[in-house]
Amino acid sequence: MIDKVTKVFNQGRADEVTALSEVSLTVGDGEFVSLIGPSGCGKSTLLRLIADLIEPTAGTVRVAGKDAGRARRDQDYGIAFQQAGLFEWRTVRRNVELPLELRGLGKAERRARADQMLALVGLEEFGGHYPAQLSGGMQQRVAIARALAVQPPLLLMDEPFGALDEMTRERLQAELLGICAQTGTSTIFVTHSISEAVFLSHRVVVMSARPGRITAAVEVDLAARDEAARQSDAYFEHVTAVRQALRGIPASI
Ligand SMILES: Nc1ncnc2c1ncn2[C@@H]1O[C@H](COP(=O)(O)OP(=O)(O)OP(=O)(O)O)[C@@H](O)[C@H]1O
Repeated sequence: MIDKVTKVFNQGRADEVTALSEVSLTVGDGEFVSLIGPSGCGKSTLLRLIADLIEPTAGTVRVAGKDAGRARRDQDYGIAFQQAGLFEWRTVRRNVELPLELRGLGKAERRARADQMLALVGLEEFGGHYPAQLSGGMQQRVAIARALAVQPPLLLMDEPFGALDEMTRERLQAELLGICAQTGTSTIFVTHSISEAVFLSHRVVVMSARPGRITAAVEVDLAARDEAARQSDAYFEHVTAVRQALRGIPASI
C-alpha cells in the first residue's frame, strides 16, 4: 500500500529535510501494525502521507485499492491523534456524528450509528455530555468512536494514548483490541512505547532517523492478548526483540 515513498520537506532550501526515504509498507486486512522509532524518524509523516494530508515527493500511497486522495474523499480511513481533537461546542454524540454528516447521512441514521459507536467504546450514557465534562481517557474513546463511525477499513492512530496515565492507557489498549477484533479494521498505530506496541500489534515496524527508513519488522505471535499476556515469557521476548531492533541488533525471534 505504501511503495518506495520518499518525503523531502523544504526541497532545495538550506533547511531541506529528508523525512522518509524509500519506505514501503503493506498492511493486511484486519492487521494491527505499530510504528516505533526515535523522535523525528518520520512516523507522523508516514501517517500524514497515508491520510493524504501531505503528498509524497516520490513513490505511491494506496488505501483500500485507491490513491490516497480518493480514499480521503471516500472516508476510507479514520484518524485518532494524541489530542482527542473534539469540538468543544458539540456534544459527544454530535462529535461522533460529524463524519456521518460529511457523508450526508440522515439525522436518524446518524444518531443511531453514533449511539452504536458510543456503546462500542463504553460511553453510551455520555452522548449528551460536552467534551469538557469527560476525562482525558473518555475523550480519547470518543475520538476512537468518531474515527470508526463510518466503519472505515483502516484506522490511523498517532500516539492516541500518549497523554494518559498508565492504568487508563492499559485499559484503553485492551478496549482497542476488542474494538478492532469486532470491526475487522486494519490499524496503523504510532507509539513511543515498546510494551504498548508489542501488546497491541501483529507486527511492530521499527524505523530509524535521518533519513527515516524502516530498519526491521518484528512479528508478534502471542497466544492471547489479555492481562496475563503482559506477564508472559513470549511477551517479554518480543519486547526484547523490539528493543534490540531499535538498537540495530537483528531480531532473533
Ligand atoms: N512540515 C514540515 N516541514 C519541515 N520539516 C518537517 C515537517 N514535518 C516534519 N518535518 C521533519 O520531518 C522529520 C520527521 O518528522 P515526524 O514528525 O514525522 O517524526 P516522528 O517520528 O513522528 O517524531 P516524534 O516521535 O517526535 O513525533 C523531522 O526531522 C521533522 O523535523
